[in-house]
Amino acid sequence: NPIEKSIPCRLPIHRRLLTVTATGPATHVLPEHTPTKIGEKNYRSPEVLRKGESSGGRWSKPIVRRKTKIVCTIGPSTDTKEMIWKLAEAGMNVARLNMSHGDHASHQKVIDLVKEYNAQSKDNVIAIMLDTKVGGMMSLLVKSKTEDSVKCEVVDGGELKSRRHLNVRGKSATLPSITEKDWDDIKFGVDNQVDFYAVSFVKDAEVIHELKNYLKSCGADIQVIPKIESADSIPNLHSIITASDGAMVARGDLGAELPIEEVPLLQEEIIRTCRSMGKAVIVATNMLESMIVHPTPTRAEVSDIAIAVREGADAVMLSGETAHGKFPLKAVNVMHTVSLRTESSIMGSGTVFSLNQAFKNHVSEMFAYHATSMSNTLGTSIVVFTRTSSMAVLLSHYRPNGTIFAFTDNKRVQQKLALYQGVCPIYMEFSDDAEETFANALVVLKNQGMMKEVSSEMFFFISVFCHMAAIDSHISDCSSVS
Ligand SMILES: Nc1ncnc2c1ncn2[C@@H]1O[C@H](COP(=O)(O)OP(=O)(O)OP(=O)(O)O)[C@@H](O)[C@H]1O
Ligand SMILES: CC(=O)C(=O)O
Repeated sequence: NPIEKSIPCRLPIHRRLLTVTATGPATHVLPEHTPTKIGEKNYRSPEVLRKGESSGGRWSKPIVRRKTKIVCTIGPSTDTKEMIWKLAEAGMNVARLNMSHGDHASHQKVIDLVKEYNAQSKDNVIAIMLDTKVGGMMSLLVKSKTEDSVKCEVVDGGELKSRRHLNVRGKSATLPSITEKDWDDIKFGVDNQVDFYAVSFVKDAEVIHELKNYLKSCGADIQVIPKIESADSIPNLHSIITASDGAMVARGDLGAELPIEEVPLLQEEIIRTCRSMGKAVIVATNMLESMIVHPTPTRAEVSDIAIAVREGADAVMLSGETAHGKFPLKAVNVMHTVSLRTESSIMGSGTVFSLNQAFKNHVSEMFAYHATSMSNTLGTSIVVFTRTSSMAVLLSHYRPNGTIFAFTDNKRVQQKLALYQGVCPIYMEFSDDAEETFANALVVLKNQGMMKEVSSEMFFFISVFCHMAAIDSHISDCSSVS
């Protein structure tokens, strides 16, 4: 990206990407007496877990932040200022707008509220995801057919609303991936500078290229996340994910198009594929379905979240639970605590996850790999300075044990990073003087309670601050060339 410029470098080489001892809550903790809506009693989000010193951790006694991010679908239960604020404080990282419901005016209101929240929040940011989607869930058995109609018997009934689509088991729905209505919604997303598109019924990489070309032609910086939900997408998984910025395991439609027993296996495969390619991956649908009407989850739902976290998803998603459920805040709270607890059981090993050729730029890979390895050994967090997000994303995919504090001078980058596992994105103006930028970052970490104290002993300047910014740009250059 020619606009990128590196931060002038006045720091010695060993002092530029650093790890710090982190403290503070993983997400924002609800105030004790938050008034409630729709049947929810007052409650507090739990304190984050305290973790003991890690193996080599004479440097730290970190309080662990939740790494797995939470996507919340916004609907009638949550589309007010009060609820957006509370969701954000309870742990929502990404607000999802399902374009098959509501209209542009109602989605505009939510977008404006999220932006208002972001503008006033000092230490939290919510990304916006726009989902181009049509949906429904009943089973019908075809009894007879004519040229233009079929007679069906209802096997599993339900409420059939208008504008529902049809899945034929074993076959992909013959819907175009991007419909006329979707183009309308996509333009709406461009106008509103949303962060992510979740694209429904992607069958091959062609549609991703089409959308990316369109976004490029409008100069829009929006990441494209295909929803893997159609039978036809499975043979093309690799090329679809290669062309995209990530993927969503859209288990609702996936389980309608393919035998339901395939869903967990596909979930594992999609997560593995995304992770090996350094792309974001979201696990979606039915995660806390019973909490649409009940205040507590089933044990199976808790296990489902734990499995997604263990498999290494960047994010887990709530749909009806937050869109039209009775207990949206409790659902977020359950996701938060289950993720946090599960993460605490898988952290601690010094082993660094390895990317398979995901990034061809070996120098950046090595920085990220070794920064991760060192921070794991020392039990510290990592601070990275990024203008494009790429180095923070790369670090995220190595899954360091500590938090990745990603400082950026670009609000869009900050919002985008909200989706990535383990990344705590922080907006800060960068000074021309790297030393000053560096010092300012430490002040921010300290003032926001993310770091206990600043002492030279507690810091490990593992890698290269200014070079990170330069490499960051270099990766963007490379990817736009390739
Ligand atoms: N913006 C909205 N306005 C009104 N209702 C909404 C909105 N968003 C979601 N809902 C309600 O919440 C439910 C769950 O949301 P979700 O996003 O999972 O949609 P869905 O239609 O059930 O499934 P799919 O994800 O397959 O589109 C919807 O069926 C709808 O009843
Ligand atoms: C999320 C979604 O669209 C699905 O699970 O089908």
